[in-house]
Amino acid sequence: MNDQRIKIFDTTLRDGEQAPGCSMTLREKLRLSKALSDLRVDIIEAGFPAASPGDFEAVKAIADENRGPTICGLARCNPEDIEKVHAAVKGADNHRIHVFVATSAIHREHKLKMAKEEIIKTAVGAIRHARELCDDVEFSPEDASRTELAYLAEVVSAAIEAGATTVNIPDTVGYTVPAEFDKLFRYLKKHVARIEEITLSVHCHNDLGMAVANSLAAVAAGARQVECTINGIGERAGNCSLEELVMAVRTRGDFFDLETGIDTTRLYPTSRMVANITGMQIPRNKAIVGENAFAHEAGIHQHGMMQHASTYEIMRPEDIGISKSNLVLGKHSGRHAFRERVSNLGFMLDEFEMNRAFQEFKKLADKKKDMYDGDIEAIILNVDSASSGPWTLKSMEVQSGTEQAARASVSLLNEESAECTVAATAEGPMEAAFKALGQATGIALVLRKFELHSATAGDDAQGEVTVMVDYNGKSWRGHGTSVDIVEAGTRACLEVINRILRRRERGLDEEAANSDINRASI
Ligand SMILES: CC(=O)SCCNC(=O)CCNC(=O)[C@H](O)C(C)(C)COP(=O)(O)OP(=O)(O)OC[C@H]1O[C@@H](n2cnc3c(N)ncnc32)[C@H](O)[C@@H]1OP(=O)(O)O
Ligand SMILES: CC(C)C(=O)C(=O)O
Repeated sequence: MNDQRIKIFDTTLRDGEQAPGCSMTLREKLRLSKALSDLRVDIIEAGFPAASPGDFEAVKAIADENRGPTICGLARCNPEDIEKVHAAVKGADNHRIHVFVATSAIHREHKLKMAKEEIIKTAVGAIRHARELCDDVEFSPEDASRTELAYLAEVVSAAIEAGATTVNIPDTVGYTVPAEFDKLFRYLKKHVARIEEITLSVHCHNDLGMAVANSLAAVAAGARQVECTINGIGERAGNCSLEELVMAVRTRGDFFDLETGIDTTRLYPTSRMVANITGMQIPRNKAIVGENAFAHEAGIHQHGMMQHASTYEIMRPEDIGISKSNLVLGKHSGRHAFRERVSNLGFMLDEFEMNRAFQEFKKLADKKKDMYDGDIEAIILNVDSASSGPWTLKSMEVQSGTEQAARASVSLLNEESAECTVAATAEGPMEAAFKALGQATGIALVLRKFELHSATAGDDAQGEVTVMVDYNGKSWRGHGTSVDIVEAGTRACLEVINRILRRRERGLDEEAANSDINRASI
């Protein structure tokens, strides 16, 4: 491997899983290990086999099934842990035993109650034992960044002498800062004999929000393996985020002059998979994979983006596996983006109409956090999307209970004020109301998603329902508000039905309206 190549050691399945709430089942770990292979990480730390029979089985299953990256397991410096790792990982074509022991004064005195010499003896014994079982052995002096430098160099020298092939320097509690970590790595490179014969690695935690910055400092100072996790999950504030580290090295190739073997187009799907499996949601503003990472609402930015994406984006979304940038229309948007959206929705407005629509849009955007294409369409059609249209809900009645099918009766008024009442039954009240709407209007929507938010507080809180529905193979989104959630859902569906019928009246194709769900995409 050339000296410009950084190995990516993914520990989502070990350190990531150690985060409270992130435990994964065997099946989930296997699924994720396949995604990590597709991402082309170099090493997968699959778990801590001594932790539980389940973790042993998971590491073993990953090792037995995976034929790509090196599969690694973590062990304390004792024969039982080391032998368990070996038994679990040996089925993989390439496997590694990772042993660790803490070296800082705090850990020596308060946790392990061991003297400096005893720690070195323990580490050397464990590395030798692991080397008898496996050619690829990694050693980590836990809490290295809070360890006395001269002693750390002594430990690392002893580890190399004992046969470690990778020495990893952890900032276990996220305490270091980039300039200090740079010095630490340069010190080790200068004072440890034969250090150039092993792979020098870094493992950072994010307690002060510097895990990626500290890892990059280590890389610039000579580390050639980075330990990281997808979405930065891990103990406490997490680990160095894989996607951030990889994209920093790639985007700032001019500075680092280094490369990884990662297929960056797999970053976004893998990130989504980890969020889905662990339930740890990705913050909207998270670098690289957050919902806002390639979204722009401010008019000046949108105008720049429309001329050339490089004005406000330093990476291409497709390089991360995100289909395209998102120009989100909101109260900060300007005329350029609004005009483009109007035209994408299939409308041709003259200058006067455009100005009027833009003013209406700004007024509505002041009141509404999320502006959907349906809102813009409603402005242009001069329609109050919440209440008017060919059909208006006059009244509705719902009966439901645990022992009987639900029944909904819906009374609608058309534009001539003629009334149409239809009743339907179904398993649940919402479904019954949708059925009745379909029969009354001739538009049978298929419900895909039903989201309920409380719009106000108190006993009489208004429920705001957003529905995602399919009609004729297209997806639509509608909103409705009421103190009664079934009524709010019915209003949300009726809003969509009215929009479909309005478009039909105007001879507009239903294709264009489909962009409704791709909120503000260009
Ligand atoms: C910084 C890191 O991420 S380190 C890795 C953290 N990961 C884990 O802890 C994995 C999950 N852990 C577990 O399931 C359990 O802690 C086990 C199975 C590993 C051990 O469980 P137990 O035997 O019940 O011990 P417990 O966790 O209570 O205490 C840790 C013991 O390991 C010892 N120990 C800690 N680190 C090491 C080490 N690197 N080498 C040898 N012994 C160690 C401690 O001194 C303590 O020993 P003692 O039982 O003789 O007092
Ligand atoms: C075991 C080591 C690598 C670790 O997880 C840490 O120190 O944070």
